[in-house]
Order: sequence, then structure tokens, then C-alpha cells
Amino acid sequence: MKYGFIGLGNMATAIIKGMCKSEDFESSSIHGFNRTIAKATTLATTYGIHANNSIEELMANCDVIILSVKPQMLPDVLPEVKKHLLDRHIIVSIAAGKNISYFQENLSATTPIIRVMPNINAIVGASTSCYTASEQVTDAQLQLVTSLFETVGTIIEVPENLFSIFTTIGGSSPAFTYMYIDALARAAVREGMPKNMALDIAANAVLGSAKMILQSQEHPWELVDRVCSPGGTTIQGVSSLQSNHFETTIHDAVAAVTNKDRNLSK
Ligand SMILES: NC(=O)C1=CN([C@@H]2O[C@H](COP(=O)(O)OP(=O)(O)OC[C@H]3O[C@@H](n4cnc5c(N)ncnc54)[C@H](OP(=O)(O)O)[C@@H]3O)[C@@H](O)[C@H]2O)C=CC1
Ligand SMILES: O=C(O)[C@@H]1CCC=N1
Repeated sequence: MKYGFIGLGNMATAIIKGMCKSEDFESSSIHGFNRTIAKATTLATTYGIHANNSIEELMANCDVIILSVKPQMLPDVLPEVKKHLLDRHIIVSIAAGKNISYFQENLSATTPIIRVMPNINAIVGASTSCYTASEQVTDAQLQLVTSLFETVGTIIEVPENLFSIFTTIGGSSPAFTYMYIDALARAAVREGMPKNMALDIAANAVLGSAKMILQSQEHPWELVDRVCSPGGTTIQGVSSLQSNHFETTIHDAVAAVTNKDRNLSK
């Protein structure tokens, strides 16, 4: 099997790195094409993949085609993909907002299409990804594509009607979490702690808290209560966050991202 990435930006680079580090994929089985060709040659030098000069060349070389350009670039890319589409091709899209029907309408109604939503933590092998597949996709093809994304983290199946909300809480939320960690650290800087030290502490506290939620089986508010000693320090901050609309602020951000994603499908 040969794998071809169209668009070699943040996400494709992370996935290619994961594939090349894993024992399940040979770098010689990976091809890449990018509008700015220098990115393809850099990846070829770094990881030993093949740099292709056109979509036509990449599609002639590959079986699994991973569309990793921004959603707004798809109208430029898909006509060229369609021109060179063969029966052996499997199409994988990681684009936000573009549903399977969009690819069926713009490519072919019979081509196997798998939609995947990874996240940027793929760079460190910690993406929380999901997929949904068109009915043409066989179990073997699905296994192949899920194993590809397992090289950069975990992947679960999600029905397509939940893809927009997955995109928000799985794909976009790392940005919110980075903001939260940085805000904690900056607040510590105000108290005189060096920034690097504060970032390290804040990030590790978030990592540990995530492990608690995943491993303790307890409701998050039970965990909050365990931290808040009666008459203690933490309850002061929890009350402050509540009076400053912490939860509704998050809900508004989630709604904003999800609405934008849904509108991309229209
Ligand atoms: N960033 C994230 O956290 C996540 C992104 N995604 C999705 O992944 C996709 C890629 O995002 P990301 O990697 O961040 O984006 P980037 O902007 O980093 O990468 C997109 C790449 O596509 C290339 N490109 C643009 N037009 C063409 C074209 N016509 N032919 C070939 N290559 C082209 C760009 O080339 P050039 O160098 O010339 O600009 C660029 O290298 C998006 O659809 C996004 O929705 C999904 C989950 C998370
Ligand atoms: O912001 C975006 O459009 C992409 C989708 C998920 C994360 N980043």
C-alpha cells in the first residue's frame, strides 16, 4: 500500500512523523505533494518519504490519498483529484466541516471515503482522533486507516451527526487548553514565579487532572469537592470562577466553534 498526502502543513507533517517512527509503515511507502514544493523536499530529506511534483503524480503512485489542505482549498484540489481517481483509491479527509456527501458530490459516489478528525497533539503522538466512513469502505480498508492514525494517538468511531461537536471538543479544544495553561502560568508570573517554571507546573497539573478524570471513575464535581477544604484556599478560586461565568464562557466558545464547523458543510 502507498500513502499520498496532499497538503504538507502542520497536521500532515505530524502524521507523517508518526507513521515513519512506527514499525508498521515504511517511509518509502509515503508520498507527499504540497503547493509550496520546498515543504515536500524538506520532508523527503527529514523522513525519507517521496516528494511528488503534482497531484497527478501522487495519485498515480498511491492507493490511500490523504487530503490535508484547509477546507477552503478543497475547491481547488478536488477537481484535480477527481481527474486522476482510480478504482483502487481510498480517500481520507481530515478537513474540518466537510462531510462525506461533500466528497461524494465532488469526487465520486462510489469511491471509499473516510473522514477523520485528529488534533494537533498528534505532533507528540497524543492525538484524540475520530472517524466515520462511507458505506463503500471495507473492514480491511478501515483497519488500515485507523492503524495509520494510531501512530499519532488514539482513534474512535463517531457517527457523522456528532462530527462537528467532536471537532470542537477533540480537534479545537487543545487551543483552549493551551490558553488555560498559559493563563495559569501568567498568573503565577504576577506572583513572582519564573514563566518556564510556571508553565511546567501548570501543564503537569492539567496532565494529572486529566488522568484523574480518566482513571478515577468519579464525577468531576466530586473531585472538585475533594480539593476544596472547608474554609480553605481553593473554594475561593472556584467561587470566583463561578461568579465570572467560567462554565458559560466555555459553552459559548464550544457553540461558536461548532456553528462555524456546521456552516462549512453548507
Ligand atoms: N491544525 C489543527 O489543529 C487541525 C487541523 N485539521 C485539519 O487539517 C487540515 C490541514 O490543517 P493544517 O495542517 O493545520 O493546515 P496548514 O495550513 O498547516 O497546511 C495546509 C497545507 O496545504 C497546502 N496547500 C494549500 N493549497 C494547496 C494545493 N492546492 N495543493 C497542495 N497543497 C496545498 C499548504 O501549502 P503552502 O505551504 O503553499 O501554504 C499547506 O502546507 C485542515 O483541513 C484542517 O481543518 C484537523 C484537525 C486539527
Ligand atoms: O481550526 C480549524 O479549523 C482546525 C479544525 C480543528 C482544529 N483546527
